[in-house]
Amino acid sequence: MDAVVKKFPDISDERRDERPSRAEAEAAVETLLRWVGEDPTREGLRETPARVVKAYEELFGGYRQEAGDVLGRTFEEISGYDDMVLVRDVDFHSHCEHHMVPIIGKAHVAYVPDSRVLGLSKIARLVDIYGRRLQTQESMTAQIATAIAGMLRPKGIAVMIEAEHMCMSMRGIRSKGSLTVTTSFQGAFAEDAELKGRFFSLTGHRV
Ligand SMILES: Nc1nc2c(ncn2[C@@H]2O[C@H](COP(=O)(O)OP(=O)(O)OP(=O)(O)O)[C@@H](O)[C@H]2O)c(=O)[nH]1
Ligand SMILES: [Zn+2]
Repeated sequence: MDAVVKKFPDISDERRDERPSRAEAEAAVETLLRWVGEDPTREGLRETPARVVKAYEELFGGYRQEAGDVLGRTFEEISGYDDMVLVRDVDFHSHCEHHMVPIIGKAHVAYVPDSRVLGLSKIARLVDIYGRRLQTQESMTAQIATAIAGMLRPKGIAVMIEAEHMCMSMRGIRSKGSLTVTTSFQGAFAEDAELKGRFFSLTGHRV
């Protein structure tokens, strides 16, 4: 597998060949500026297409990373610890795939180790990778759970995302402040109601 293929794991070969140039991306931003009624030649906007493309590189940088890039190392020395490991309140920003408008929220990620654990920061890195792609909240929740399952084979995984979708607050229904909650429970968390209940209470929710 060559380096380019690895950097864009979710894009088919055909689509990757069609990836537009930076100049084409900047021209597309200029078109949008004209479409909203702006004059892209005025001083304040002259550099905007280049800035937007640069910002998109950062905001959508998750397409150039894979879960394996960050979850690579696991640790086995846990002195027999066998309860849940929970990293909660991981702030993230993403963009909805329907409107390309921000999703802002928190992820709570827990697992019960079998023999190995992850470095704690790697969970936040995983949330960041999937956040920096176009998403639905459901897909992002499932992708985090699947990546941890594949890397760690733990006894159980719980992922909860609570997020505000700006496409619901800034436009459309304009329902400001509503939170969408999605969950994925696997293994011990799906089978053991007491464990699931502790996940809810540790993340500040009533069962
Ligand atoms: N299930 C799901 N829906 C989402 C997510 N993000 C945005 N949406 C919804 O995607 C839907 C797209 O609906 P459409 O009717 O095709 O688009 P629209 O006319 O812009 O819809 P409105 O937002 O109702 O104005 C909307 O109901 C959004 O609220 C998400 O992460 N998951
Ligand atoms: Zn949307």
